Amino acid sequence: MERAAVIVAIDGPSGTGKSSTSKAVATQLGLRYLDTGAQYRAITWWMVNNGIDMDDPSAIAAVAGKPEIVSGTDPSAPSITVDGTDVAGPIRTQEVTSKVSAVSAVPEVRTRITGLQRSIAAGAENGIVVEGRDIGTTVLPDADLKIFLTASPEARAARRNGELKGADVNATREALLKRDAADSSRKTSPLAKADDAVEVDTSDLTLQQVIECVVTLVEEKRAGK
Ligand SMILES: Nc1ncnc2c1ncn2[C@@H]1O[C@H](COP(=O)(O)OP(=O)(O)OP(=O)(O)O)[C@@H](O)[C@H]1O
Ligand SMILES: Nc1ccn([C@@H]2O[C@H](COP(=O)(O)O)[C@@H](O)[C@H]2O)c(=O)n1
Repeated sequence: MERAAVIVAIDGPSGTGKSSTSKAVATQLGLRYLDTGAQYRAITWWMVNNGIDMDDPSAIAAVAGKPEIVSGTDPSAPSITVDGTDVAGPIRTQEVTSKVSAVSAVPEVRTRITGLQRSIAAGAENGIVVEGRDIGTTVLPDADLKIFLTASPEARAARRNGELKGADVNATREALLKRDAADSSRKTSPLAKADDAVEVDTSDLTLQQVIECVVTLVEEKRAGK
């Protein structure tokens, strides 16, 4: 028997495990996967490359419709291109990370990227796991299941430092908190938990435990529990 498509929204602050969890859950359940942070990073990368003034929201808004951003949704090989260029590596630089909150706060940017996200989700025949900051509240308010991942700043900084060899854990913690504060305080669709989202504190859970928890929640939802 064919299963109905399921839409899963996973939101939360930086370093709570959204990407790792979403990819694994999508792979395990045969769903597509969309990293919406990568899309905001991609448009930021384009703005940096084209010399747009990041302190001028009207300059950002004026060119928000220009770059063509394409996201590949295979959870075992997610991809992202801008005007045909593979930017999976360049969007993870410190420069892009430090500027992405300013770009993603511009309403014209959000309208453009939200439109892309909705059309990708609508085209996912078997369903999709979409992760970001405003998926449950704004992008896909009718998602079948909404999860909001949290973790202490200390746990998140330690995890990120595991990736950034030799980085100072306090500096990493401060940078995470600064980005969360910017993302939570912007006017247009800030980082927020949807009222009907299930909150999962991952501070003391292994990644495997978080994955199992989310897979169980999806299976329960599919079984109509
Ligand atoms: N429960 C966990 N326990 C230990 N490490 C974890 C856990 N969840 C994720 N990690 C690790 O933490 C790091 C950050 O995870 P991930 O990139 O999935 O977070 P994120 O919420 O998507 O972050 P961002 O929003 O900044 O993209 C990765 O190295 C990942 O392997
Ligand atoms: N739904 C989303 C997703 C992301 N953002 C912005 O992008 C930044 C990068 O996200 P990562 O998940 O790759 O760390 C994030 O800090 C937000 O500024 C967003 O606004 N909405």
